[in-house]
Amino acid sequence: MAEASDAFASPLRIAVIGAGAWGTALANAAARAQPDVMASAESVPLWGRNAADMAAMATRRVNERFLPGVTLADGVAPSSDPAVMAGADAVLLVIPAQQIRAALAGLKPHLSRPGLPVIICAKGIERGSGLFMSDIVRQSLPEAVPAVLSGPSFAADVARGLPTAVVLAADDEWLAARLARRLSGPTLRVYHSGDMRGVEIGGAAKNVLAIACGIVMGRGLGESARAALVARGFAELVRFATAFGGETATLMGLSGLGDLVLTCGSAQSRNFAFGEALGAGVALAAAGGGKLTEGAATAPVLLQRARAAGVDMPVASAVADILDGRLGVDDAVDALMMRPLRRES
Ligand SMILES: NC(=O)C1=CN([C@@H]2O[C@H](COP(=O)(O)OP(=O)(O)OC[C@H]3O[C@@H](n4cnc5c(N)ncnc54)[C@H](O)[C@@H]3O)[C@@H](O)[C@H]2O)C=CC1
Ligand SMILES: O=C(CO)COP(=O)(O)O
Repeated sequence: MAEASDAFASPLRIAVIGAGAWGTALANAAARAQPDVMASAESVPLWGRNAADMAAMATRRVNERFLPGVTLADGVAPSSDPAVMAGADAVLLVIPAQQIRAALAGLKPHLSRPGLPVIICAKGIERGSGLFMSDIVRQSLPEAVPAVLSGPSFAADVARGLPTAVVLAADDEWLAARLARRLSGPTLRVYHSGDMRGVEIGGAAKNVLAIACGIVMGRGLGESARAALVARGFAELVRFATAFGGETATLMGLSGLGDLVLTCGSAQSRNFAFGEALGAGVALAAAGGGKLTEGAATAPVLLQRARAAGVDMPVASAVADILDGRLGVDDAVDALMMRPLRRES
């Protein structure tokens, strides 16, 4: 399809659901994206479930709990009243993957509008059901239109206005382009895609592989081992995604390879940091440091879906085994190294 053009530059009112680090960063980005829209007094509602936190955020103009040190952009309107979603033309859904179903059940009365784009920004697969996030949105809000935003993007970077590129996918690529254009700004470049499955799997699976890289680095196994894991991890991510309808080209882009490079290479990633602590011998219960580690929740269900589809995922499998206590780190590494030699694919 044609590239996004000014033909659909009409303002879209965006609301953000979830006032953690990423929701706050994206609210900032949405408020900075279009000075003309913001000048016409359109605010970006940022909804969070904790009334006291949201009131403090509205007064102090900072999210002390999840994104300290970053001032909220003018136009971001923190609130704990879900009624603020009423005027939105599209919503960004930015709560942890395992919480999405429960959250949507509560918010449904405020989101039941035919054709409302619900842009999923969480990265994970639901435990229990094994469903991808777009499937949960389809089940929970049958009238809505799911879309997915993913790619290499630390909340702190985006919130500070450091240059970042992500991708936004929807089944209707014209809609994806329109939403991408609305969210793009001087420091956030949003590409668009019609491959929603590929984009959502890229974000979900890379978190598991980031844990693997963290484990290797925490164990002191070296940069060569990390590079091998990134490359072989990417191979299994592509195998998995294509088995579920994703396109290889998508995974070679921002959501997939791009996000792997970011989160496998930086302790700023909570998943990487969690793995690094595990590799260094910190107990499972303490390794996450109380932070959200989506990959830990996704690993077993990623494996479950891979096995059911006949997809070989040795790296993700090693992570799931370590998290489950079935294998120690050294045994898992030995098992990976002792796999039968074969042609690279
Ligand atoms: N932080 C980052 O750099 C990025 C995060 N993401 C993804 O965004 C999602 C959210 O991550 P963060 O914002 O970083 O997490 P966070 O831990 O900073 O914040 C999570 C937020 O979700 C809220 N929440 C949890 N359960 C809820 C529920 N049932 N109903 C309503 N609100 C609920 C919490 O109160 C909190 O405000 C994750 O899937 C993550 O993988 C994606 C890209 C970048
Ligand atoms: O998804 C992210 C960056 O793209 C954030 O990664 P973590 O959740 O591991 O911090």
